[in-house]
Amino acid sequence: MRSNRLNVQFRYYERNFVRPLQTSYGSWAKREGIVVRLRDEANRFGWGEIAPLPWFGTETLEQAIAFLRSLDGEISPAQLWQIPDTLPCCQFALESAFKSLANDREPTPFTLPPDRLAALLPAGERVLSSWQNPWTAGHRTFKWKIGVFTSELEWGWFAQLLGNLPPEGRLRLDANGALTEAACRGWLERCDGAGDRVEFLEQPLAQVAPMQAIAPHFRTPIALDESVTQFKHLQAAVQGGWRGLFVLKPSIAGFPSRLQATIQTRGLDCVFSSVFESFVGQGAALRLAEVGARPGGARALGFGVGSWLDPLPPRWLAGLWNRRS
Ligand SMILES: O=C(O)CCC(=O)c1ccccc1C(=O)O
Ligand SMILES: [Mg+2]
Repeated sequence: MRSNRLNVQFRYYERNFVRPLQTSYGSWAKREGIVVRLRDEANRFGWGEIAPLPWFGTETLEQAIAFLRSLDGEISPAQLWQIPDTLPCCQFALESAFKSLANDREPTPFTLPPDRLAALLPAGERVLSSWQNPWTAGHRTFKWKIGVFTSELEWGWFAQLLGNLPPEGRLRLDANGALTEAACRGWLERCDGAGDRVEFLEQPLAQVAPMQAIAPHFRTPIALDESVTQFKHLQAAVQGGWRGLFVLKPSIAGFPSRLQATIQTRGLDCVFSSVFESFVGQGAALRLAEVGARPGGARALGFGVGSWLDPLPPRWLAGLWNRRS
């Protein structure tokens, strides 16, 4: 190996959803991703994960694989920092792997205390019978996908849900950009009417400008998600004076160091969130959440998605390396 070069290996994986995730984009049945392993000249290893979300504007799995193949088994640190913004998941995976060389320890599965995690609930009426198990497990923040059925139907279920959920339970509503402006106002009126039970309404509309116009008229904050997935869009929203929340999904947000710098210099009010990555990517995402947490109380983490995917077998990571790919 030439000086300062890192050996790069990668493995494809796939994982089925226990039940497909329904959002306003449609139905999602299988998470596919890639685990990357770097080895430096001191024979230390570092791991990272590429978990693309092309419908959020990231590279596709195929584009990530094409990039990794183009490296031909080696990358230098200088080359790593030159990964283009069109490959945000590759930026995230390779910087995480590079930083984790210092630990030289294979990532292992971990669990977080339920009271720190927002539990993801299914869309539609099923929400009414789906919050009880996570509640019993200790979750107090719940995220419900809306904009999947008509507003009238969803408003009915929302009222029932508020009636059933004990008062300490708080809700996040995620429309994935699917609402009309009228429906967005309708939701915000109902959220405001629910006192402090709705933490925020997430990405109700596709565009930032109308959300920015509507937000000041309501007490319930709006959180941007799709609108700030790409780093340049996050910068644009911050510079445009967005005063609400930011849902950040580190796995698809590019270089973690760059994201961290923006969070800290701008003092952003962030909610860190999953893209159904494995514990490899999740560990790196949570390291960012730790340093990105604002003094005086971080919001619940949007990583309460564990029960949505088939469990990983024991020694899953080692097993990936035992097979050829
Ligand atoms: O943010 C969370 O709490 C759970 C994660 C989540 O909802 C999500 C997961 C994958 C892709 C998109 C989204 C989303 O927030 O829209
Ligand atoms: Mg969202």
